[in-house]
Amino acid sequence: MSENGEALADVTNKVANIKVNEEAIKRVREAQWAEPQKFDYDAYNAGPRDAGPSGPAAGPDADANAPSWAANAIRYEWSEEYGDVAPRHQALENMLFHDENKMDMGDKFKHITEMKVTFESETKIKPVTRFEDAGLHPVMLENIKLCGYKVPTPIQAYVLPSVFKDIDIIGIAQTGSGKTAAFLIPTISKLMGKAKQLAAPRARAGQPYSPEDAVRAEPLILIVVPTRELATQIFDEARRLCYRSMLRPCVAYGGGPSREQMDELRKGCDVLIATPGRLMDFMQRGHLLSLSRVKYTIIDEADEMVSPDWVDDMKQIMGGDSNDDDDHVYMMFSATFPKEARAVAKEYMSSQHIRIRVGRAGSSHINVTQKILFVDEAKKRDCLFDLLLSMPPARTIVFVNTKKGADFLDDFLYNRGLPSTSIHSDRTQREREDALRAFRTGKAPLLVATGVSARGLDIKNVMHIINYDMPSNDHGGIHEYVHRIGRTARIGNVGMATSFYNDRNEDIADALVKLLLETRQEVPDFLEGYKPENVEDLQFDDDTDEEGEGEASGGDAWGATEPQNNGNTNGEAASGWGADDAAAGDKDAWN
Ligand SMILES: Nc1ncnc2c1ncn2[C@@H]1O[C@H](COP(=O)(O)OP(=O)(O)OP(=O)(O)O)[C@@H](O)[C@H]1O
Repeated sequence: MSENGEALADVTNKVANIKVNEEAIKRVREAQWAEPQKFDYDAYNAGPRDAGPSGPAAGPDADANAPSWAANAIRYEWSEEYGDVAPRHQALENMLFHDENKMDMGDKFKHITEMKVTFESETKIKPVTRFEDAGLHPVMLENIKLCGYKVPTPIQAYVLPSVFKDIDIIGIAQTGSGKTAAFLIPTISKLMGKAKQLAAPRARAGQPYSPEDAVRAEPLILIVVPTRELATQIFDEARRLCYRSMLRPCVAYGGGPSREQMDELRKGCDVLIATPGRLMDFMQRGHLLSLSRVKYTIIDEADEMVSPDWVDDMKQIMGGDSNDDDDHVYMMFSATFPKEARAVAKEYMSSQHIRIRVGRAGSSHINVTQKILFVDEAKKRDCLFDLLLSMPPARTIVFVNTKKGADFLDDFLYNRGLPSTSIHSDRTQREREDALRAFRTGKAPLLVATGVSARGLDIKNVMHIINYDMPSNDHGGIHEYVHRIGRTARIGNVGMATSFYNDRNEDIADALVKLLLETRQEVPDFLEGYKPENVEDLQFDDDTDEEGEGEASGGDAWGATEPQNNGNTNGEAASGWGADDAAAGDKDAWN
């Protein structure tokens, strides 16, 4: 590579036109970063997968075993010949559960379990401290074991029993605290025993599929998320949790070819994970998809989904239904839920809905060490390079605010010999899926990303998040910051977030300083002036349930009832989520 610097520059996306820097490359090799892999966008987009759906992935991480598109990934296919207990499938089990890139619970898991939980409901709910006590289907219990989940996280402890009450739920818990499994485990488990009665008939289930067998997709569970990557990630978790059941998960998202996603739907679909655009498109084709059987509609990243950007889509997806009918349960989840978003969310939920909050809505996790550096705009590039070389190579996401900025920075890092790749919404879906796969497998351990990747992504061993550009208040502000840094330190692991700050970022300074104080992080000198006078009495926009003017004050502004506060205050020993009669000894399981 170093013999021919210009040739190397040719295989990048050519936006930056940055010359290869031999001196920098030498430093990078000395710092033991892996070699970058060539990424020829033109050849890549005409890769072997054009041969058809079964062609292998192209690109730097070409892997003959990878599915051509995430939507085609193999899943358990139930057969009519199976009795009540479907057999295991060892090869599939290895693929689903023994993936070396699957996240493991970290040493600091107990920090997750120590969070204060606020639970508000008219119905009394006893949180579960063990999956075994949650009334789950035996196959689901086995799947949970295969996933390696030993004890429920706080959000799971409350959502599991709540789902069994068939009441709408709003669940708020920090990034990386297991919200996905919190809604998938109980809904799938509940339907496992009833799938035969409830699911749409399927032609010749378990036999090789032929077009004459096509059925209309009539899912029982619908999960709506804002980004394609999140949709495919939740689909992967659904493939694990539906293992050995009749329930067949499918995913529908923009960018990937519709035909292949439609073919999967035609084989039968009981759990559908979708992004709004593709979902609306499929909903309009009545012969392809009907939502008439849906029992659970789940909106993930709900504060984003109820934002004005999605209002029309959401109205159609939620059917304008105020959910008076007991049969259909709505749930919304997020790590952040600003007041305005909660007011909109409430309109979609029944007035009795359950509200579960783990910690403060919109807070970040103390497992992330946050550092803020003052860096002039013009010096950011070099500062980033020095920062990357100042510590051992580690899987890192660098967030920028624009697509052009992402292309530019990716070129810059690549031409300095760093193994980078990038992702943003102007990339083809093929590029997006393969960039993420390259990052996930460690072949390109540096990912430059725009906000499209801020939410939900769950990737093992992401040790460092760098906010090269701070999110401005016009683009999500402090909430986006929280989601971005939440790509590290997930499920009890630790991680680091470094943010470049300068005078252009003053709009976020107030909220940033409060967050740093709340999470016991160092406030740098240049932000001292933003410290509130009374640090003990920090007030956040979204840590109260008061909805403002016109609401009864002093009560529970979400609904009409007194909140049941089952909270464990941060730092106190976990005591079965505050339930008086929690089984003795369970708290050991948390630590
Ligand atoms: N009970 C559990 N024990 C151990 N690991 C778990 C448990 N529940 C979930 N996980 C794992 O924790 C990781 C984070 O979960 P998940 O992606 O659902 O987080 P999240 O709360 O939705 O985060 P975000 O707000 O960023 O979307 C996943 O890898 C998941 O497999």
